[in-house]
Amino acid sequence: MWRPCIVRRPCLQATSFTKSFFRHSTFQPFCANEPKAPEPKAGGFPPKGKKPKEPQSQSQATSKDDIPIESLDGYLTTLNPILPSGEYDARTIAVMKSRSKRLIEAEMTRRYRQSHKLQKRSHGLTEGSPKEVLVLEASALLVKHKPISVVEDDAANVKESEDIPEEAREPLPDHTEVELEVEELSSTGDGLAYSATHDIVFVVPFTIPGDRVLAKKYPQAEHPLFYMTDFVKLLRPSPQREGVTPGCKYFGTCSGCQLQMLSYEDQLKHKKTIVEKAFAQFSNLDPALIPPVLDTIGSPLQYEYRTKLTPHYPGSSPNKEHIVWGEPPPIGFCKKNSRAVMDIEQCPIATPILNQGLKVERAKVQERTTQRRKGATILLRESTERMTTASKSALSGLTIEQALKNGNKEQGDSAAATTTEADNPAASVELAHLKPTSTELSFNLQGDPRMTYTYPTHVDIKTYTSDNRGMSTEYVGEFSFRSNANSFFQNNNSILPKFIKHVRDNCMPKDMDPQAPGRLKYLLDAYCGSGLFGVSLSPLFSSVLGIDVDSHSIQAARLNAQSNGVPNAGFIAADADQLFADVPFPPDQTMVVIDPPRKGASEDFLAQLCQFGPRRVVYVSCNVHTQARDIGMLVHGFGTSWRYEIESLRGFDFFPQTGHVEGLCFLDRVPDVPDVPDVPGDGNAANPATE
Ligand SMILES: C[S@@+](CC[C@H](N)C(=O)[O-])C[C@H]1O[C@@H](n2cnc3c(N)ncnc32)[C@H](O)[C@@H]1O
Repeated sequence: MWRPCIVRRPCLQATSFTKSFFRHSTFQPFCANEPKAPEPKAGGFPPKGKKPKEPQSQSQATSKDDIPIESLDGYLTTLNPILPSGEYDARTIAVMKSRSKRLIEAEMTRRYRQSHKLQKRSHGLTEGSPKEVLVLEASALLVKHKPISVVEDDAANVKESEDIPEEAREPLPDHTEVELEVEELSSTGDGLAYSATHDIVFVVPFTIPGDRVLAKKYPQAEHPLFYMTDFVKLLRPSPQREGVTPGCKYFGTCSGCQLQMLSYEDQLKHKKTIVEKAFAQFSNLDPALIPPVLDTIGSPLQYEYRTKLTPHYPGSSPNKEHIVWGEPPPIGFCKKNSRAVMDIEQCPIATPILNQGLKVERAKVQERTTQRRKGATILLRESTERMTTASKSALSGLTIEQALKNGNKEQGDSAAATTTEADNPAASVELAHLKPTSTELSFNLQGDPRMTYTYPTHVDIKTYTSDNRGMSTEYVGEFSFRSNANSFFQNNNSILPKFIKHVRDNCMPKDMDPQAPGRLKYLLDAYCGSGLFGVSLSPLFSSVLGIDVDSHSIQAARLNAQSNGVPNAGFIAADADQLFADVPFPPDQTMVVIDPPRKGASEDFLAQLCQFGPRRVVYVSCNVHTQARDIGMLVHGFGTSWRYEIESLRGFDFFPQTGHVEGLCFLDRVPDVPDVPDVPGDGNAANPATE
């Protein structure tokens, strides 16, 4: 039985340091969806830097959160993280962890480093950047065409290619136009063409294999393996373009999308190769340890799917290129290969309400043209209010507008024929994918747009917010999620029900009876954001503990657990590196979901994970290159107790028309015994534990 060591330690002395930290910082370590958590006001959470309330004196304290720092020691010893059922209570664990001396000190260190712009040591790991990807893929193409293809491994290939003496090649002057035959589509979404004349690879945006194109060398620091280019003209289209019309008039100039010239089926195939190449090149694993990558699962919506847009406009400095003083600025996205902003009136991958919002926000900026000095980014985030019909008969005789009016919660009309989705969590997972029977655009008196989508069983009202501190709501299956408009939430709502269902259906190890007493009971949700995984997977687990460094997201996660009726989920605002310390969940019964930002997880986090040894790991990532790097480390292990085997690997297309793909990988724990071969491996040195 686990004994909570933080309780017994003479810890958390209320030094003047910790007292002052709590009083003067926005750090919100206190946890769990405790009943008292207040619903944020319309304006959202308090702005960063705003001083939190002074702690109350002990006599005034009314809940766990109000316990003054001076009496935490005593308070912690009163907590019991074990429920009467014998299972662990994540909310109490979250309170205890949040108040542990270790976590508070770690958070103070993190903030110190952040304020002094100190980065954690990178350990020389790959960052999975587009440049690194291009180096590997360009060198593979060079190797295909050059005698050095006899060299034995990719790493050596890169080295050898980089060693080509500069004099061996006449540098091509910038802006020179060249005719090229595109051979490969890189994982960055750019075409790659090898030129024997120049003995180098050209990276040509907006092209695919089979295209013959005219491209212009882009000015850049000389690179030994490739030249970046601007696309000039299609001289002969690839057969793959046949029957495909790009959905956006800006495609070919805007930097946002790369693949609109490909059929959707071809986009999905290409994304499968991105995952394959990422694991082949970035995982440092013997190919025998990487299972065949499964087919990419597509997005129900291939346009009009993005629920967040961040167009920007430049400042009005008279010297700025493309800017005429006093004229409305271009508002949109950067041109490919350029920092110049191009004016974009409509973005076809964004949802219709965001495009309506774009019109409104553009007009606002244009009105202020003469006062404009600085450039800025505009936030556009969709928000949905869902009304479900309590029953068809209850609706009879009412128009949808009347039903909606009746169902308006703000008016507190309890005789409503409709209710919000939060009142009716059993609503169908597939609701969101039914086709609306009608769609209506309307505007309020201030000119703010709203779109009403009527379905047979419910009505979705979509609005947008451009307020960084505003809140937005999204529905994913039977759950609703509120989050700060500027905090992270997945951008493609149309694929989320399918994605979450897939994760849910594959959570349990294949050989495990989901009803057996030793089944997985506990979920650790690392990089949990506003609780997407923690909340929507909670029906499968007895207890869920989430961690995220963004305290606004954690506050939202607690409220989301509460509003979705999830009683046993606790959330901690801290660096993910603090997740495993003092967690009492039995590793044999624990699953960890990892969903880090593009840069991936820290090596420290991964080492701790292997030390802790949860039975199963699900790794989700929007950067399959850092995902491959991290999973490579989990498979190799850290020489501690456990390492991992990849059970399955595939992409989900969260980002249609672009070169990005979301990677999803399930891993199972195996004992860590030495001898997992590094690349290059002899293929025979498989780990005995896996046989
Ligand atoms: C890709 S998002 C995933 C969020 C969530 N799982 C979801 O799907 O909505 C990555 C999250 O990692 C958080 N994050 C970034 N660095 C972190 C760190 N060092 N420790 C903990 N969380 C971190 C961000 O705040 C963000 O919410």
